[in-house]
Amino acid sequence: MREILNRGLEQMGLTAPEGAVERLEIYARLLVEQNKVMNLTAITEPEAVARLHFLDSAAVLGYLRGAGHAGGGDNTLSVACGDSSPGGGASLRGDAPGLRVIDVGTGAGFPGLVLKILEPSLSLTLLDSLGKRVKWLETVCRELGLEGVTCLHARAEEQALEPGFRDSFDAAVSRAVASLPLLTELCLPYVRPGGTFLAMKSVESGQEILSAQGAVKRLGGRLEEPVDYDVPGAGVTHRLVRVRKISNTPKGYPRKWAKIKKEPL
Ligand SMILES: C[S@@+](CC[C@H](N)C(=O)[O-])C[C@H]1O[C@@H](n2cnc3c(N)ncnc32)[C@H](O)[C@@H]1O
Repeated sequence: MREILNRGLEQMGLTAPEGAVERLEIYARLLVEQNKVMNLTAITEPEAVARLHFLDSAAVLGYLRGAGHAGGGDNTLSVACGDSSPGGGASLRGDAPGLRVIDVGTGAGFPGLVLKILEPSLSLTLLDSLGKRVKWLETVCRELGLEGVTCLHARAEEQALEPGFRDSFDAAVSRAVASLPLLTELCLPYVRPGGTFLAMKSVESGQEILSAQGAVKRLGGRLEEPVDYDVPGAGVTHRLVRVRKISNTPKGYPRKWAKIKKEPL
């Protein structure tokens, strides 16, 4: 696994901080062990975990950069790190206060926990509606000695109504939770104006992206050019849908889950 991760991260232009690859190995062991008693993942073979969970999640890292603090200047990650390409061989920004990121419907911690391991400066919230998964994530964070992670048992559409969560995060990320129109209503309300919502999707998401245009606009966002990326060694290409938050999400959103599902924006 170590070799696959080191080579894969290098191919993606990412540099893992000291101890990160070892932490990912421990995370993989805990995942496979716990999966025997709790449904966490269908992917358990070590090489597949390394590629389809860890490297796939890592692909998001380079695109968090554009989510730097509002106000620009010295605090803006995109300025600090130079170009807007993924990876770039640098950590986000060694000496800056971390970006505040929420992973909505994190499940067993993807992509959020991988991002935190690779970029320890992040201030991360892992949110999921399934309590026992959240409890397990707390154990994993403890075992990995990670600081600055909040594991939150909540429904995304309810938690986003809370002060301190609404229009507050530099970035919201999510993988495999809902179709994009619905997912936009679950995630975009968390993001502050100037921040970004990154949805991990398949390359067959063209129609889904078109269908989400109304939701993006209504909730205060603007679609940016999606990015397709290869997952090293997996023979698959995935897509990162990027939404920039332009203005605060209007009152009344997100709606209740039944309404979101019945009447997508
Ligand atoms: C298929 S899993 C994906 C987990 C992880 N993101 C991944 O890619 O492996 C979907 C997760 O989203 C959570 N979820 C679904 N709807 C949610 C909601 N409204 N609020 C919070 N979590 C939700 C589920 O409990 C589940 O853990």
